[in-house]
Amino acid sequence: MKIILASGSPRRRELLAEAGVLFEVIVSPAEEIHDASIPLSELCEKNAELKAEAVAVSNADAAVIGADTLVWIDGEPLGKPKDMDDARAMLRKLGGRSHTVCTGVCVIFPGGVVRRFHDLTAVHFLPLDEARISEYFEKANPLDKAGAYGIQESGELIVDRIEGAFDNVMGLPVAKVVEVLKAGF
Ligand SMILES: Cc1cn([C@H]2C[C@H](O)[C@@H](COP(=O)(O)OP(=O)(O)OP(=O)(O)O)O2)c(=O)[nH]c1=O
Repeated sequence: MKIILASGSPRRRELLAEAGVLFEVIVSPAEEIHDASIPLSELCEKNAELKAEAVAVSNADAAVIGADTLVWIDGEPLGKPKDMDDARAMLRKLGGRSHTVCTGVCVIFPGGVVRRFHDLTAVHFLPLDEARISEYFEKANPLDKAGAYGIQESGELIVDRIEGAFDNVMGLPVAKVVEVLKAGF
């Protein structure tokens, strides 16, 4: 079965390739929704489905994978920062506290069967002063990442501990993705 990852995220590509899956990449043109009135897990799964659908429509012979990662704090989703000021504001908000990272995944199989799921990870941040935030931004690029951080890029500067899966924070809960692909439809 042909597999397409409908994502421009280099982290997702890396995680899926490391799991031994052979796939093509087609970046999805879908627009994400960031609506705080929709429950977090529903929102992530819905965005994942929009991304997968936009690619599946012209690739009916493939299993198409879409994913969406959101950082959730104070009852609101944080997507990617608009600019460095926004990135700094996000890390000020996350510092010294805990938040939830949700990655929603949608696989659309040939024939149109849709499988959706999500995984949640609790991330506990260290207290962050302005100097620490600046130090972090020297080591990692926050602009293409939800919540303005990458746990895989010098994460030890900002993260105290996590409860749940590391790869889910990076953008793809790979074990479950592989399980769903193997089950097929
Ligand atoms: C929280 C966190 C997010 N991220 C990344 C994963 C995702 O690439 C990004 C969240 O944005 P997404 O909108 O989920 O994904 P994307 O726009 O990068 O790619 P696409 O929509 O084409 O699939 O943030 C990390 O790399 N590390 C982290 O610790």
